[in-house]
Amino acid sequence: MAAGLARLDSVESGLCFGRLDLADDTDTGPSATGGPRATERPAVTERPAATEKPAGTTEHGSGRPTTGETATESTRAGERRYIGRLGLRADDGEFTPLLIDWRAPAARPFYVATALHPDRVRGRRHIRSRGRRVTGVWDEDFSSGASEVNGDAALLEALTAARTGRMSDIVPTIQAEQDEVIRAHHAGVLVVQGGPGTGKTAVALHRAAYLLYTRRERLARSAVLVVGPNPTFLSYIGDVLPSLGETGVLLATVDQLFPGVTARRAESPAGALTKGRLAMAEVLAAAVADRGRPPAEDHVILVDRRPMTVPAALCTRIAERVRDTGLRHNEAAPLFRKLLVEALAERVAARYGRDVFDGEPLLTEADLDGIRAELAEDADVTALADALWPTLTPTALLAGLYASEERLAAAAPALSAAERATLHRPEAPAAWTASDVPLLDEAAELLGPVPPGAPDPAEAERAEEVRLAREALEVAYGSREAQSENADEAEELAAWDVVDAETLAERQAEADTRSAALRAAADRTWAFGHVVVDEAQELSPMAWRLLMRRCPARSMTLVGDIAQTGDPLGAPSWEAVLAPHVGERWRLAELSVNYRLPAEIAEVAAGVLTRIDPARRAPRAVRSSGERPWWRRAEDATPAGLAARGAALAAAERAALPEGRVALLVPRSLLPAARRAVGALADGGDVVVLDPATAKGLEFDVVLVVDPERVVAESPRGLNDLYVALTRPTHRLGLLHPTPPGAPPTPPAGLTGLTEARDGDGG
Ligand SMILES: Nc1ncnc2c1ncn2[C@@H]1O[C@H](COP(=O)(O)OP(=O)(O)OP(=O)(O)O)[C@@H](O)[C@H]1O
Repeated sequence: MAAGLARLDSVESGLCFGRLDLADDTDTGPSATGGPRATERPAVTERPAATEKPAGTTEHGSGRPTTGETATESTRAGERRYIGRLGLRADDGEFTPLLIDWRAPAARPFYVATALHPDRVRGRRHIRSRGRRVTGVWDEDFSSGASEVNGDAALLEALTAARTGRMSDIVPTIQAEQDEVIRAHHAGVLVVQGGPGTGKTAVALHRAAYLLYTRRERLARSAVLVVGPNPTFLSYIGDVLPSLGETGVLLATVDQLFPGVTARRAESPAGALTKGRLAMAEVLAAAVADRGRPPAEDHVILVDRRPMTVPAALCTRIAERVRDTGLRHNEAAPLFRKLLVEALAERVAARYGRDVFDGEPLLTEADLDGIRAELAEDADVTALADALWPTLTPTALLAGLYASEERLAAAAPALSAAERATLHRPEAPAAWTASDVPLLDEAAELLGPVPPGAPDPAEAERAEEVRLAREALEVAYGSREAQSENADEAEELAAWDVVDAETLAERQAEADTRSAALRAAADRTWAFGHVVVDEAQELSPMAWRLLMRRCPARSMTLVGDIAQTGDPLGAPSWEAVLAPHVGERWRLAELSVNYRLPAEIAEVAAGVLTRIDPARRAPRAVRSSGERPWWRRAEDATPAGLAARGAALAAAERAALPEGRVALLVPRSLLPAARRAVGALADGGDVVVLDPATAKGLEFDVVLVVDPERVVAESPRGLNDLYVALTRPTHRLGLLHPTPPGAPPTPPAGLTGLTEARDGDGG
């Protein structure tokens, strides 16, 4: 239903965007055999629709385009194909193709034909439409030379259009190197490395749409997962796949991938650093093993109303036998209970003693069976078995570990005391952080599911969660800053965590009529048919372990840029990230053209890239704006002073650009001041204020970076953060640089290619 609606909606956004004129197979003319000299510029003619005519498209299912042409009509010169967002056939009895889906092999020449390799293409037409009206037409005549870049004018128009804050699809202007990645046959892990603005995100999403088209049946059942770095980014890219008619995709951040848990608590940088390390896998394995190690004390229970001592050594022996089976902790719980019951039954039998004449036990095997059955039902015995080998949920395990210094010391001897301190939370957590989620997932894997018939720890935990949520509310009240940046939020969150668990339980009990993507969202053990990871360079080793579990078939597209890695635990190289999971069985594709930045801004960014890694080559920009990026002095270097100045400049840019988006990117420490300053502007509502790390993956028409030197100084990978900040604008870049009064006009350290703007200048 949703998929059908999305397909119909796509009719309104450029349904038909291209036409191909193909030579006959037998044609041996110049365009079929290799065409003109590659150095010749294309014969691109732009025909903005001064007299707009209805698009050469059709209402869905109504039959023919209004031009009366069909998608593959034969012309005198050869064949003519119309390319669009989806495939349409006429209801003429012969299902004549009207429009060819951009993903079909027959559409491919539209994206890859060049002057050197025109294949059979004689001419290519780019059609722009709004609603059902044609608003622009560009023709490329391959018989007189073709462009290096597909559809120069159409592309340029797309690249220079004002940004809306939502990414749009690029299906009318996909470039050849991008098309190659989108249609790559590789079934395993494909890494797409490329500098900022090379279209990695766009390519990854179009690849997802392509795979859904070519492997529709399998992927409709197993669903596709697209992982992004944060909710802002997910909402930025959220329109792209629906605009391509695809809805069977789950968009999520890593911390949304553990059903029933919502990461709402802020994590300290030190905590994130400890929790993301691979060492945590061992810590958790040790923590699980620790819960299968009975305490060194005897227990006394009542059997037949008589006390019976259960020695610690007996419990330890049973636990060792259970561990030796290699079963996962929860799966082993029934065995522990069975062996305990057997051992206790022998002790009961011993009470009756042996026959004084022949020394044989007084009880028969049948008597013993009866005793075992009774003991298995006995509340004391059950409670003892549960206490010695408790079935555990991942949240219970992690909460128990964090809460106890002794348990942390036992499970994490390799961590330093300071690292263990970042894990320790004396109060049981009522809200989890993003870094906890991969640990919960690891714990779930180690513990295994709770076996049927075992006491449901979730029941007990739910009651416990309610209690903890109440406690957390009280704690939140007492120590507001300790909880999160927003204490009010923390209060609600504790309550919401409880609601989430209940909602999830209800949802799982429902008859399952949901789409695969929705069912996948509620199932930790779901195996996705394909996983796309954007900004993949940022993920910690523990996050990678979670993602790899979601895709046992390792059919993945990972896109990112090592030079933009900002997270201290992020990827130093793709080899380092992938070796533990797929060895050398992955492929690298590189994108080399920068579609976002004008050449003038790209030059400034390239200078920073050289400082990050002299061996890296910046992607080549395809256009120039004729405008130099600028810097301005800020004489008041206090946070409030810088923020106010930045906000005022942003407001001026905003006024000069009624359509389009302006962003103020500030060092993290200046975020509160900058938000206040922009909030105080009369019309500052749509100026976006972000720190560089959160701006990763986004883009704006105008970007103002406040205090670039502080951006660099504030984090271990500060240069990478600055590189990210400088590579967000599509049109203009300005920098605000604290400079004492009277100081010489020196631009921010290490930056070249900037011009100084002074008050009164336009810039
Ligand atoms: N072939 C194309 N046609 C039109 N626009 C394109 C094309 N390729 C990329 N773009 C545009 O260029 C911009 C940058 O693309 P995208 O965000 O995918 O780059 P990226 O490589 O993911 O960048 P970053 O590393 O900064 O996240 C987007 O606005 C995108 O729509």
